[in-house]
Amino acid sequence: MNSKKVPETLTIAGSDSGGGAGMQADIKTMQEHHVFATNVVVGLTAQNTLSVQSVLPTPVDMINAQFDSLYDDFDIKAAKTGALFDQERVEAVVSNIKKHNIHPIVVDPVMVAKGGARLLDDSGIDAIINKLMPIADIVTPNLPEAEVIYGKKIETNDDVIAAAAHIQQLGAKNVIIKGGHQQGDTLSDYVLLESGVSFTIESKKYDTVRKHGTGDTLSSAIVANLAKGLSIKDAIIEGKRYIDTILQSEIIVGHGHGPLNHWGAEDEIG
Ligand SMILES: Nc1ncnc2c1ncn2[C@@H]1O[C@H](COP(=O)(O)OP(=O)(O)O)[C@@H](O)[C@H]1O
Ligand SMILES: Cc1ncc(COP(=O)(O)O)c(N)n1
Repeated sequence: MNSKKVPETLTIAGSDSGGGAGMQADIKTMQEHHVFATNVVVGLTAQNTLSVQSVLPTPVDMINAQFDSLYDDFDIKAAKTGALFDQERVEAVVSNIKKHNIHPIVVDPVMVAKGGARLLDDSGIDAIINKLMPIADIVTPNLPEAEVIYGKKIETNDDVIAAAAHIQQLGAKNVIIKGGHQQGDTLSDYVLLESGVSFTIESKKYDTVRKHGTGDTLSSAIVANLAKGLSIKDAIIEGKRYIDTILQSEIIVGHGHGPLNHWGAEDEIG
């Protein structure tokens, strides 16, 4: 018998029936990083690589029951949030984070799916800004999400820096503004750490439609790295490296915004 303890992690997110984004991307990413993934399903989507056809938020009692069940048993080292749908569910998640003292918590403020469907309504956006940001250890908006939170257009590098500072002032300790929506041949993720140190992670921009779930995958790679004991800075750098590696070996799945190849870094992950 060969038994070993592995770090336990948690994704608090929506389910993507198409398997490419949401908590399915999270669980695949965590599994590939050799940590154990548990999950709180905050809502269901009927979704494929072409679009989201239907959304069903989970009743709050059932969200609470999932948290209670997990924290009665598991020793969760790091967690993340993904699609939270509306104010009621954001508030339920916030109260469970406080009740179970869940840290570190990575907040991916998912608002709109790549296909265009909304996964968070306006009251949910306010609740994320006012209630979830202040307790986040890391927050990972993409550029459109950062604009909504910042309340202004982000057009220049200076705008990115100012937006990250604004988001940190809302209470999020560490901020990553992801550059996947930038134009051009290269892109950069901007990172502002709690210490005030900032840096950018530059990469080639891969020209592909198979990038469904990139944001979910980055935040769950960071969670896995934190659970394995990496510092926040190294967890972010290694998380981005995972995305970069797997974007270079595509799998052909579906007819639209295809999923990532979560197996694509198996040679690199210890
Ligand atoms: N075409 C691409 N080439 C290289 N990296 C990418 C590409 N698209 C996204 N990424 C990376 O994937 C991560 C998620 O970014 P982004 O796509 O902006 O988030 P989201 O999925 O939330 O919209 C970031 O680390 C970003 O740099
Ligand atoms: C349930 C769920 N959560 C998150 C996303 C965002 O992923 P993407 O921006 O790649 O569509 C999604 N499409 N569905």
